[in-house]
Amino acid sequence: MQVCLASTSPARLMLLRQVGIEPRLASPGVDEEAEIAAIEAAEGRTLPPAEHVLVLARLKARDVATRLAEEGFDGVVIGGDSMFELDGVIYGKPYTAEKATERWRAMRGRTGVLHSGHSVVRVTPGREPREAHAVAEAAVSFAADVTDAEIAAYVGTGEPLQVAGAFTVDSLGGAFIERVEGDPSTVVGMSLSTLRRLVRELGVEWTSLWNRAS
Ligand SMILES: Nc1nc2c(ncn2[C@@H]2O[C@H](COP(=O)(O)OP(=O)(O)OP(=O)(O)O)[C@@H](O)[C@H]2O)c(=O)[nH]1
Repeated sequence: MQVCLASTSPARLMLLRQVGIEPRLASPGVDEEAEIAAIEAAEGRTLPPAEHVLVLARLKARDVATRLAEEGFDGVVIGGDSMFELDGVIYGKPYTAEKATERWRAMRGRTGVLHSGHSVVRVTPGREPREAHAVAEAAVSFAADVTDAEIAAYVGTGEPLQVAGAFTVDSLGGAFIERVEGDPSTVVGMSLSTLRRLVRELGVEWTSLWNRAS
């Protein structure tokens, strides 16, 4: 069974490769900020983190699934989104050194929540794409009480600028996160066990997705 990862996230690709899946890649054509702003304006409310990541994961998967359906793709499309919540405020990637530094000074020695949304769509030639019941997962991260010098050095690597939460648990940031409660792959970018459940909900055997030589 073919798999398409509707994401530009290197971490999500790494996760699938680790579990035997070499996916086709497609970049979702979704303006995340505009989509969220439109929904929040229409509904007159701020979307809570779980809804925020769900909406975006679904939009990304559906965008790519629609494109692939037109070319006769037969397989599953996986979309994801991750946001970090600290003191009830949700954050995406910092993008700048200043914001990454600010984020670490706020979260060191404290807990935060990494929310990841998951959407899987079954694309079958000649049929309408079928979406599984999209799911958001959360994992609680406990950040070490890192020093200003460690923050400066970590920000200087550029790593925290491009990841939700301004930290990784599977790379340089791993030494600064004391523990995670929940599925660690939820923090990295998507919960693999959740993906398995969604794939099975669509009547597809998870093991039929294995296509990567170990
Ligand atoms: N390697 C790693 N990446 C992380 C971690 N936490 C968050 N991320 C990444 O932070 C990014 C969050 O941004 P998103 O908007 O969800 O995804 P993206 O990278 O923009 O990619 P798209 O799916 O194309 O939108 C994702 O790429 C996550 O994989 C972590 O602990 N480790």
